[in-house]
Amino acid sequence: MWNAARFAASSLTRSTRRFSTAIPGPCIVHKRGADILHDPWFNKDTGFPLTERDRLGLRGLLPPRVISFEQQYARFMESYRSLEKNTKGQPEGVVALAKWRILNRLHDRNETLYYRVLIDNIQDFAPVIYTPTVGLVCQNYSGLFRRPRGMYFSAKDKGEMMSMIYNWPAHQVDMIVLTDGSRILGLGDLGVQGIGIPIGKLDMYVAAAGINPQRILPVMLDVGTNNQKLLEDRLYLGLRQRRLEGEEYISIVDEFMEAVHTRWPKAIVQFEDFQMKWAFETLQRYRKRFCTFNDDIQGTAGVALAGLLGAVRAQGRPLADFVKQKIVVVGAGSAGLGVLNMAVQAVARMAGNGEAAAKYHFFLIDKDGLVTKERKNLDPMAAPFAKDPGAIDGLREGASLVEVVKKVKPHVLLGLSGVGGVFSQEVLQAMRESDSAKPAIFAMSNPTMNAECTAEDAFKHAGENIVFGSGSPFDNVDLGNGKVGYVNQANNMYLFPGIGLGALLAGARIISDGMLQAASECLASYMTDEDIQKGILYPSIHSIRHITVEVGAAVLRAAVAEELAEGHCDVGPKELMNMSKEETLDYVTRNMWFPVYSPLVHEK
Ligand SMILES: NC(=O)C1=CN([C@@H]2O[C@H](COP(=O)(O)OP(=O)(O)OC[C@H]3O[C@@H](n4cnc5c(N)ncnc54)[C@H](O)[C@@H]3O)[C@@H](O)[C@H]2O)C=CC1
Ligand SMILES: CC(=O)C(=O)O
Ligand SMILES: [Mg+2]
Repeated sequence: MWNAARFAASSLTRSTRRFSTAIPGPCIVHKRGADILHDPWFNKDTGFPLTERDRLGLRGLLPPRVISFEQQYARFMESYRSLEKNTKGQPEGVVALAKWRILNRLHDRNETLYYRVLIDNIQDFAPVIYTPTVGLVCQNYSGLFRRPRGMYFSAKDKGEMMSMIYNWPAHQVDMIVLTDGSRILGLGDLGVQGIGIPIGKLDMYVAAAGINPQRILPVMLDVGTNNQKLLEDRLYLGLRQRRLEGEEYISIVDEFMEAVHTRWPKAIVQFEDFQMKWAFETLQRYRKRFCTFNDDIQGTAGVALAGLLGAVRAQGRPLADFVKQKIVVVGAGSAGLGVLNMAVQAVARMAGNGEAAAKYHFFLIDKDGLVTKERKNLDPMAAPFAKDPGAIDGLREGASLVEVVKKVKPHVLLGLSGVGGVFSQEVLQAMRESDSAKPAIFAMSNPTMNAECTAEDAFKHAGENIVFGSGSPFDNVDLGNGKVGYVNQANNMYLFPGIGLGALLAGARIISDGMLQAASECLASYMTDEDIQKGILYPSIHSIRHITVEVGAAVLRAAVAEELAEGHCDVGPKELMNMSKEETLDYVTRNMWFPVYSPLVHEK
């Protein structure tokens, strides 16, 4: 459980770290002069002290006055706030992109300042650099493109990747987020434009997990696109060909994985926003060979399971009652099936019975309605959750969502369909008849317009006693008379940074189910009963760095327990094994990067 006193004393608290006067260790640079000013990793803009300007050949390349980090920070925030003021009343998309642009310009220029404002203002800025705005950015990527970020490996690079990987300027890479752009949030196939997602996810890695931004790498595998509009767009920046399939496709991913792990054997690869068939296929193919995980399948599952357990607690029932919860999952894709698989494992663990029995209370719905054994071309991944038709309340193959909700009266309705508004008024009203005194509704699809329902509609139609979560942020709902309908952001951002951080600091060989379970359990036990009673299932995004330390430590300890930890830098597996829980938390905290200007030392 989160220990506020310990964290207050740690070196990461805002009060101690914010504009601390302690002198940070030096940073070696291999360039001088204007090259440094044009490198966002090292650039300090007007913040270079005069002695450093002399040492690095910067004298005369900057206006004479030295501006402190605090002043630069305040000036940026002032510009941001005046942009907010000046764009009031303009269309939402215009404002969102204007905010993204101002942050992106800073990102391109000065990463230290960028990550500091991001960390300190995460609640305001996460919706800009992550969901929902990142979706809009991907949709408009060709027009917004100014400077490259990350690496692009295309179908035309076959046979070249092993040498291409050495074009990346950093000597060490710890964390890679990889996409092929085939299912970007709920927006479908966006081809090369999907690069915005790895960039946004890695920004969260830096902000939440303190991964050093010089050691992250966003990657786009461009194997073509089946998005006709993009293929016809003359400004489209990706390959203008249809997606590779079958052997041709997998050979590209294989080559990339070999290349990456040849140069950086310990790099962790997070697969993100792959269409379902390749999401599952690549996970099975690589998870025993490399340190890798699929965020949409596994990260989402862990966050959802923590939310489902929270929903049981919110009803004032013991956790063991999870096995009796009736859960309707809408969306039988990588995310929905990932959630069901993890929930079944949890039920089987709790009830001590086989997985088959555990599935009894779970209902799966896809675009063709209730999935039963009568389904033609039943997807093998969905097959374990297919119901016997008619066995439950006479529900037939393909029964509609509203029919299922009316008949089943579920405790939980969880959407991962990518379809905005699919939790219609009728569906939400049917949730009033739920067998739970505090039914839970999770509209987890992203971005906002793809959410299965809005927070306001959920409280309005399903009743004020519900517990609500959404993938993209919504404001809390004013229920009148001083009552608040709390909105939880049920998003994998609460886990993927800690999974990556824990695996990295353990030097884990692979990312096991046990490590993922530890992450989910850590999140599930983070909230106090008092918060849970109010319907608050996840920590505020303000505390994302705190929860990530806890999750990272839990993942690390699970890796150690399973003998998967090979150590990190000069900390060997034996030392990791001998660390107490507190020492592990301290080790994780100490290894998180925090943005401060370090003295730059030039070395040829
Ligand atoms: N909140 C979070 O942390 C996460 C949210 N997501 C969101 O989940 C959504 C789905 O992602 P994936 O599973 O990867 O996509 P997917 O494309 O693999 O699966 C979508 C599923 O929804 C079903 N579906 C489509 N229309 C439907 C309808 N009208 N009614 C019921 N089901 C319908 C499809 O048949 C398919 O089974 C996306 O919007 C994504 O943004 C995904 C991962 C994490
Ligand atoms: C959050 C996320 O990973 C998704 O919507 O795909
Ligand atoms: Mg995703």
